[in-house]
Amino acid sequence: MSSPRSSKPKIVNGPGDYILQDVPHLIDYLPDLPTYPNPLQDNPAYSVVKQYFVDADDSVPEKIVVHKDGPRGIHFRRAGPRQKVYFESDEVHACIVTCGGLCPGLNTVIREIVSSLSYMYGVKRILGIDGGYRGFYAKNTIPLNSKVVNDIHKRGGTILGTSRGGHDTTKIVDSIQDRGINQVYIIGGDGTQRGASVIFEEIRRRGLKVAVVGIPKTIDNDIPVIDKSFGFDTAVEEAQRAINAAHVEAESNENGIGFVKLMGRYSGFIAMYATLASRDVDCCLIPESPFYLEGEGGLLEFIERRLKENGHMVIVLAEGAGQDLMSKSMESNTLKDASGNKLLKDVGLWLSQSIKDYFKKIKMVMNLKYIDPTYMIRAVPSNASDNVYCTLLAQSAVHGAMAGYTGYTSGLVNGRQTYIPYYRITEKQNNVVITDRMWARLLSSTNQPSFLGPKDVSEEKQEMAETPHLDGANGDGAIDIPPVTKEITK
Ligand SMILES: Nc1ncnc2c1ncn2[C@@H]1O[C@H](COP(=O)(O)OP(=O)(O)OP(=O)(O)O)[C@@H](O)[C@H]1O
Ligand SMILES: O=P(O)(O)OC[C@H]1O[C@](O)(CO)[C@@H](O)[C@@H]1O
Ligand SMILES: [Mg+2]
Repeated sequence: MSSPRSSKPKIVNGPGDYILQDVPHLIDYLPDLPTYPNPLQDNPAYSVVKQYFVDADDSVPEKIVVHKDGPRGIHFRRAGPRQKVYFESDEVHACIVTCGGLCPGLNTVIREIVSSLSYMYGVKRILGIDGGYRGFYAKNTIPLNSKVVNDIHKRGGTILGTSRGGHDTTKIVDSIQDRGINQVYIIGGDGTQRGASVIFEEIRRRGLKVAVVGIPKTIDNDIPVIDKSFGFDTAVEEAQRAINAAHVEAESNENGIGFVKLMGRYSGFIAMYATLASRDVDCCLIPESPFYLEGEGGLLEFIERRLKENGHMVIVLAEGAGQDLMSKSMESNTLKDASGNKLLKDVGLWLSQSIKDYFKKIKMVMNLKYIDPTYMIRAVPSNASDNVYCTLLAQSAVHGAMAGYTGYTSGLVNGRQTYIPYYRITEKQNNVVITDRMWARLLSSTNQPSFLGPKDVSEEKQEMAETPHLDGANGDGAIDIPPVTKEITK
């Protein structure tokens, strides 16, 4: 039976101001679905594990630091296997799609979804969708099994291919329906998760028994709620190689500047963590922290001072930093990629030139080496810790779909696997909060100026609270659907 309504947030309230931001379930719109015992109960690996099945009332708090008398606050449903499942193994026809930019670990997630479905739940029919969302309707599918995916985690990229743009909801859901697919695993960033949310709504509207599951992927770490995205650690590690090279070059030349540009459109997490990890960086510039070039307290004066003190320096710049400065001196850019994301101009080249011009003007010798490793840090295979992370994410995603949950993103919150409703993932972007402790730690580690006056700080605090930065085709992210609430008394 199809439901005419779009889904509303499912909120459960409990004692002590407990709030569960729950995820949808197939029985919300297909109440008569049969259940089956979880086949894991007969699996020798799991039957010995005490309390292997997750209790239906288990949840994970969003904020781990709480005040003694404060409210219990928002929680998410704990991920993991359930006693009962809503799919028989033979009935499952799953598909996996990867969308957006590359990220280390994509192949590991694909591999582990296939392995979890096959080894834990005995699923035999799994399809890869070729080349992102448009692959649902414009390309042939790729059959997947444990053999096909056996060693793909050792390779960077995605064996399924990826793309931007091409999200046609009707064609995608028609393709899912026509092929008889009933579990859809969608791996991608903020734009992809918005696309997944729309697919879920259309599937629900048509009343289909199809679980739609998102797995968050973003090298920029710009997805909110989750602790961090898979591949992020690998990218930070890979960035060290560029920073090391920049440091060697800088040290070996008279007044050497090693200048590294890293990814990060609106979120400077890679630059921030790569700087904190390296210890060789003198200045880190990110989109969230405004800076200026000329005059007292400006970047150029700081560079001159540091060179006079140390004879060399390393600068790390996130690609989205200083875009406002650059656009003042250049024609403004309105170009967008196929997904509607603004295409940025190369701030690294522009800033390098500005630094060179300044030192020419003050007649001081300086040697600047510009290193742009952008794609190199995301095209590598994931490291050991990301591989473990990808495995847990994939297993959690599969357990949730088998248990009938749908319309959720599988994610790590405070070190625990959870199911997060789409609206929380897509409502805003995760940014470095420059009024937070982590940025202060960075400033004290590099000993760079903040380039901010008290007025900028208070404006920044205000802006962080009010305006999330959003990307993508329909990125308004606002939620105006009133929540469905129910009370629990326990
Ligand atoms: N608001 C939206 N509604 C439906 N589909 C969307 C929306 N935003 C983006 N998409 C689709 O999601 C896919 C990926 O989006 P995008 O290129 O923005 O990458 P992403 O998932 O944000 O990953 P990243 O930015 O980390 O590389 C594209 O196919 C795009 O068409
Ligand atoms: O050139 P592409 O593939 O569009 O990707 C570039 C963008 O992708 C990201 O890595 C996000 O995935 C951004 O940091 C970067 O601007
Ligand atoms: Mg994105």
